[in-house]
Amino acid sequence: MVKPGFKGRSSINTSTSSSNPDRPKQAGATSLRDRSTIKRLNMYRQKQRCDNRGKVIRNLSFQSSVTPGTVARVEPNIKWFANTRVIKQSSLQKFQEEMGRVQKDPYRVIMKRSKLPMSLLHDRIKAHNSKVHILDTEGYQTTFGPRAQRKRPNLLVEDVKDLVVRAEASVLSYSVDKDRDLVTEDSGVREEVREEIFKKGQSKRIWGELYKVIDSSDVVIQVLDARDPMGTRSQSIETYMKKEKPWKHLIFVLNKCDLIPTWVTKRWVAILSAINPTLAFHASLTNSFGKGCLIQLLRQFGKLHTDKKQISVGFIGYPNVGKSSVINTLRSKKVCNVAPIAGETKVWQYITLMRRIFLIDCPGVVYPSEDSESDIVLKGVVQVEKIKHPEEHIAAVLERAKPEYIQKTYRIPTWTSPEDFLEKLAFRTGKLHKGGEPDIVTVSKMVLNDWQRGRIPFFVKPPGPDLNPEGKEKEAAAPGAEVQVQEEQEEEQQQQEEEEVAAMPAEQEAQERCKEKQKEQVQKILSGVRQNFGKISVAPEFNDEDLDPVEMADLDASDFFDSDVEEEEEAGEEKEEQQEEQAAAEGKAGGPSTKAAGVTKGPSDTIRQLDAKIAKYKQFLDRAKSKRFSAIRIPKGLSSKVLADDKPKQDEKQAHIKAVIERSKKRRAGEEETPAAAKMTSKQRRAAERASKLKGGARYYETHNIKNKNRDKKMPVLEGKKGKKAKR
Ligand SMILES: Nc1nc2c(ncn2[C@@H]2O[C@H](COP(=O)(O)OP(=O)(O)OP(=O)(O)O)[C@@H](O)[C@H]2O)c(=O)[nH]1
Repeated sequence: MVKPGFKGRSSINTSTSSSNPDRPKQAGATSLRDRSTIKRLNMYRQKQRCDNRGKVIRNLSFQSSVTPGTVARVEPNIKWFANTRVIKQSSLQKFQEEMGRVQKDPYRVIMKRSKLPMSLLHDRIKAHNSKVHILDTEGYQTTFGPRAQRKRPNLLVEDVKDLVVRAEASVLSYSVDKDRDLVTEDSGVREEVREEIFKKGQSKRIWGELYKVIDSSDVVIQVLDARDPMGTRSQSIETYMKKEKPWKHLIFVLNKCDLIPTWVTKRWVAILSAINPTLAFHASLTNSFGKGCLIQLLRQFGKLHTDKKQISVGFIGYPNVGKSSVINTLRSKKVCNVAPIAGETKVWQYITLMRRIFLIDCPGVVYPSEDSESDIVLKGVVQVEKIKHPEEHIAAVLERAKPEYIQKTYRIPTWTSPEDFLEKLAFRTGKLHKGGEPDIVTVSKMVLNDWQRGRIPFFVKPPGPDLNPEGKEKEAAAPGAEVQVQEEQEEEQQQQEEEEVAAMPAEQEAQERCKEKQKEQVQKILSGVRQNFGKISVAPEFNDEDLDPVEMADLDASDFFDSDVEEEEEAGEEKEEQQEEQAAAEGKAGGPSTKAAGVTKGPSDTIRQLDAKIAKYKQFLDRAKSKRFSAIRIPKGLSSKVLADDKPKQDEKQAHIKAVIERSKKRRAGEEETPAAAKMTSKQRRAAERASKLKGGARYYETHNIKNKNRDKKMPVLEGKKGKKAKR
């Protein structure tokens, strides 16, 4: 019930505020805000109300009240098609009928055909079985005659006979394994789906990054792992670059050379150089190899591109091969993140090497191959921590690494199976579960980590001189015949090239010539780059068999001592080291000429001995350098040599120190007073000084001010110092 006397709430706001649409109009006021303006202004002014957690507690007016995540539909509106004409079905029909009539009438012509929506007249969908009346529209000559313009289907065969021959040939070459459409009976056994981690480095994103890097680089460096260069090489990318980007230079960098014997490095470099320019490299901030050569090469490539302000050098390759480490080595500081786990580099990264050379780091890419899961793990593509069953890959490790290296690394003399090996290793290292059970998983991870970090000596043997890189044997032929065949082939090739050049139009010919010129320039650059493989400090201790290139008859011992290229950064100290090494080699060989001695005394012996020695000395010196020993303890054998070498230097130093001391004594003696002055008392000396100064005019402060006492005292010292400086 409404109370008597209640008149109800008035809906009219009586306020005179300008935001009140119902305010009373004042006399003479013409341009007052109307209701809609006030509404709009109020809308601008409003603020969203949130609680202290940021949750909206009061929506704004006009704000959607639908909870976030709800799929909302926008109502379709004919206005969306505002710039197109929409006509009704009946109007369309009428248009079609009328236009059809006009078209058929020979006395009438349709104007502005291109502006009319003619498709509206012909869009009737024809039935599939309707006959094609080719001859109704086209003449016989243009349809089937010799001048036929009709497109013919491309048939691979000319007649039925040909078809039969082809069918028989394809039956003979049929392989069940390659038949993807073969329907087989379901035996209930299926291959397990590969875990996601084994697909690392194959994602679309990573491939996108790779193509970005290739596109933005003038020089592409494919970094290979020296332990397995062919396993970490991508021929598909090489062919892509050759076909699609022939103007870009592709170089191989054989990284981690410190993990393999020097002769293996040399052989791989020789093999790969036949395909693309190849450099051996050891990425390290303190003890690198190949840095000078690579920088020199890049500089010269930079000079080739004089038309550009700068060149970009992209580093591509398998994960964990050391792309980022190579960049860090070139920059001599940590500019890229490096980790012993694959996939550390996530996106491409630009680094300035020098004013004109930029480097681009690329994430590791895994190329399509038929590698097994163990292959993938052992190539370092997968992070060991993420492998569910690491023990499954230990058999592959034991298969690949030589037993003696495993024995040496883990101090386990024998084992009967991978499981036995893991158990023994767990007991030896104390990796046990609560009840004393061996912790196989932890031990397996340890072994895999050691493998990935190169702690177990291993390398893929390079093919011998009679094998090509793919491992196929060359056909046996008499050496003379081989040379002849080669000459004939060269002649043929030359002839072919000449013929091709003759057939080419002038513009193309010029392009070809330009290409050839560039090729020659690159060859010239490369011919100037030679590496001194003897300087690689090989870390693992290989056995005699691996250090000895028995089957490598083509290996020339002299190559180990070539030092045509000066490694820029390593110039000073390393030059001396090199001289020492050479001197040692000479001493060993017992002759003045290293090359001659190496060859006469059996190159393999000399190389092996030198390799071992160089590695040992370098390791020792590196360790000393990195630990910053104040005093280096030198082994007995080395001490006499080092001291003997250092003696002249030390003598020189001592002589220099003596000379300095004597000089300073003399100077002091000169500064000392003359014998007459020495006899004077200090008072007399001061008076004499004052008198000498007064000659240049009297200075009040020098004679009267008490402070001058000190000044006078200091003066001779200062003068002495000035005198010293002047003398210098
Ligand atoms: N012994 C040795 N180890 C190297 C060398 N170069 C790189 N490494 C090591 O190899 C591991 C991988 O190096 P990274 O530079 O991160 O390799 P990456 O190719 O950039 O790897 P992603 O980021 O996965 O593409 C690191 O532990 C490096 O210390 C080398 O020349 N010798």
